[in-house]
Amino acid sequence: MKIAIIGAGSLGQSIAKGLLKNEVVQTLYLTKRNTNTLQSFTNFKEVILTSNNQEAVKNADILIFAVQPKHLEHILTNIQPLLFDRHILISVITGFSIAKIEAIVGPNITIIRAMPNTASAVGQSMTCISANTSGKEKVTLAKTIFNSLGNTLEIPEEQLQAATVICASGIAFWMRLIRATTQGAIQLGFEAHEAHELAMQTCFGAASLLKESGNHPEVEIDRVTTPGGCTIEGLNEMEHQGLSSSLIKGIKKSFDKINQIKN
Ligand SMILES: NC(=O)C1=CN([C@@H]2O[C@H](COP(=O)(O)OP(=O)(O)OC[C@H]3O[C@@H](n4cnc5c(N)ncnc54)[C@H](OP(=O)(O)O)[C@@H]3O)[C@@H](O)[C@H]2O)C=CC1
Ligand SMILES: O=C(O)[C@@H]1CCC=N1
Repeated sequence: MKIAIIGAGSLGQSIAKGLLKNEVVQTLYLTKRNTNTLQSFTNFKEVILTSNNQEAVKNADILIFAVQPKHLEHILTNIQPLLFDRHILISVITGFSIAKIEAIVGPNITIIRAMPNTASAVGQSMTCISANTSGKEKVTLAKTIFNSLGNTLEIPEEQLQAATVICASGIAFWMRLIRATTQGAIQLGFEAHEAHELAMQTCFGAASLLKESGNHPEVEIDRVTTPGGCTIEGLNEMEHQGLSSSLIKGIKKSFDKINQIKN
């Protein structure tokens, strides 16, 4: 596969790391205006760094756009004359609809919107995918790419905003929960590095239990809460303080914000 990541910033670099780790890519163009920040990628023989988006488009078949929304229109207009049937456009950009991309590049180009997260770098992304009419048959290829970076789910485009909150912003939400647990552990007497390890591995264990068993979280909670014990004492206090409620409210706020961005 010849892939170009147009706008190799935070998310673009995470995707690049995952692709390189899995050796799924033959040629990988990484573009940004200042390529100095991409020097760590020069060790990979597959990688070509450039500030020239047109060069990347000419030499790649799969184009992953990972710039900020405000930059996309200009970039698409600039590369539009170089687009052909062989190209597959994948946008990971928030709030830039397939219709808007089609209006710039035309309806005959395959356009896929994907919403991965930064765990792409370690092959653990949850990526939601939607395609335009021309893209329906190529969606399998997009899934193959993103399955190499974690799991995928094809969803209607209308649900992509919600998926962004749960899966992309979700990485930050889970990080904060892990950090709060770490702070609690330090208060209980652990060294910071020990507290971090305890919080992280316990979080990983909880997610792994659900993945492997297919159980509802409450089934696993029932297994831990000894009657009259310390777990239910702590859990009930967390709920009195609004743990579930504050998470749900935060998710809703994030969703309201993303919907203010014009699609
Ligand atoms: N970060 C995340 O976890 C997620 C982000 N997203 C979406 O992905 C997109 C990118 O986000 P993120 O990676 O955080 O943003 P960043 O700002 O980190 O990355 C965007 C990159 O685009 C580059 N860029 C700007 N203009 C051009 C240009 N003309 N040609 C080539 N490259 C250019 C910038 O580098 P330079 O200035 O050197 O050109 C920058 O590094 C956003 O739309 C965001 O909503 C979606 C899901 C998760
Ligand atoms: O915070 C944001 O707006 C972007 C979209 C999801 C992750 N980063």
